[in-house]
Amino acid sequence: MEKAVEDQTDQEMFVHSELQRLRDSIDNLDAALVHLLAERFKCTKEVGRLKAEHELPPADPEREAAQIRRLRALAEESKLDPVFAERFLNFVIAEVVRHHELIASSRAAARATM
Ligand SMILES: C=C(O[C@@H]1C=C(C(=O)O)C=C[C@H]1O)C(=O)O
Repeated sequence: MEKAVEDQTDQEMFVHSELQRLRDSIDNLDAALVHLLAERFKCTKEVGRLKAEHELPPADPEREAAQIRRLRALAEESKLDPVFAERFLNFVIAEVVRHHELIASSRAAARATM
């Protein structure tokens, strides 16, 4: 095979195997993220039940602000964009609060029929 063609084939094989190696790690990390999020939602659903039973408000803005400060600092330490970390946490918290509101309204409806 001509040298230039051989070099190009080697380079293509290298790029292909690097891409595969990196994508394998991305797949593992994405799986870990899903598992971590699932565990977090298991905990927050318990918090939602506890709050609903004791008639506490679904959202706790002070706790949210503390979590955001903490996550931003961790992101900076890890060289992750803190704006992205804050947006991500806000997105997750909004879903948690939505769950808490649903739990609270179904508890209130159940109490009303008692
Ligand atoms: C989980 C809670 O409920 C809400 C969700 C939060 C979260 O997902 O981190 C934080 C505060 C609350 O608005 C809590 O009060 O701890």
